Amino acid sequence: HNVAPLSLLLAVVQTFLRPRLKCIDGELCLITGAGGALGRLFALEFAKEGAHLVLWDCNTAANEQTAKLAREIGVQVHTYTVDLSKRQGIYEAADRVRAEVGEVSMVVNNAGVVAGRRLLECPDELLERTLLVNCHALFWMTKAFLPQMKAKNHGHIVTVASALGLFSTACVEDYCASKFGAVGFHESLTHELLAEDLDGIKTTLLCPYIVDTGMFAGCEIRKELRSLIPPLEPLYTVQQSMKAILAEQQMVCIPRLMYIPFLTRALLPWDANLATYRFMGGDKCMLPFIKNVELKTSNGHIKSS
Ligand SMILES: NC(=O)C1=CN([C@@H]2O[C@H](COP(=O)(O)OP(=O)(O)OC[C@H]3O[C@@H](n4cnc5c(N)ncnc54)[C@H](OP(=O)(O)O)[C@@H]3O)[C@@H](O)[C@H]2O)C=CC1
Ligand SMILES: CC1=C(/C=C/C(C)=C/C=C/C(C)=C/C=O)C(C)(C)CCC1
Repeated sequence: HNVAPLSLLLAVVQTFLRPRLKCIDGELCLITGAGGALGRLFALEFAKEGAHLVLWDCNTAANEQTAKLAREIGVQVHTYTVDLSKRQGIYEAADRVRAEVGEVSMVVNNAGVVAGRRLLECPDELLERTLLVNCHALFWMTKAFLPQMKAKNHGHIVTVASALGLFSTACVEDYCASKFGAVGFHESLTHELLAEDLDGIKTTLLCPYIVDTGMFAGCEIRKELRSLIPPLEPLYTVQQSMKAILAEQQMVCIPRLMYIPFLTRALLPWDANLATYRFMGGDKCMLPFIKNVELKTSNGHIKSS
């Protein structure tokens, strides 16, 4: 206990120093949702760093496209079609990876979904799916891959959560519940590893604001403030995330401005936060997104318009 003030001082000083980035050349890195926008960019950034890849997605064609692009960079890539909402599917795919490829030393839990409907109008299965993919899958992925990491005291588990895992807004109950869950999972796991002195296994939590990938198409804050906090470019988001991962940073908000609503949520009274949300258009930001989803889907079919 007598080293606590020293550790505190060291942690503060380290925050302001340029961090040393680790080398991941030759590591075997598994990325979920690798056919999606951020997943593909993660795959390419990891490939540029020399990591061999195991790519998981439920969308086989998109996943293969990512694999093709990564192979052009010159690394080994293995693809698996996995539905992350199915626990048994995750365990079976993990067994196949171990048998066919080898031991995974980095896992990037990136796949994510959102229902995009008002709670009372949303089919129960769609709400459940958000929790299964964004939150429950973290348990099964960790149970599948952490034992090998523990045996060597070497590995890295990355959780792609969201700013909406740190503070919330209206009309995305499923998503916020799942991402708050992801944040809690990540933190507790991190504490567990450190309590067991497994300091060779790193964890990184990524909390981005809106990223321009289409997942939240239409989501917007008050017009006058949009240039102050614009949606993030996908590539910028992944590059900032890579910096945090390679620096073995415990968590990062992207952009850094997102630390402010995270802190004020805890520090200010509810009414003060509510007034700020309303002033910034944070309270109604999801309505155009939900309208978009409504226009695109009618009884599960894509409307031609
Ligand atoms: N876009 C944003 O504004 C933000 C996104 N994030 C998070 O970043 C991550 C990536 O998002 P983004 O790239 O924008 O989203 P995308 O929809 O582009 O990518 C998600 C990928 O995950 C796949 N996927 C969905 N469900 C499953 C499943 N059950 N099993 C396996 N794969 C599945 C999707 O396949 P398919 O396309 O077939 O559904 C898709 O390829 C998510 O976790 C998201 O929550 C965080 C902050 C902001
Ligand atoms: C609520 C809120 C805001 C808006 C946040 C938004 C719109 C976040 C969207 C995040 C997404 C789409 C994440 C996906 O994972 C502001 C304006 C920052 C001010 C503080 C309160």
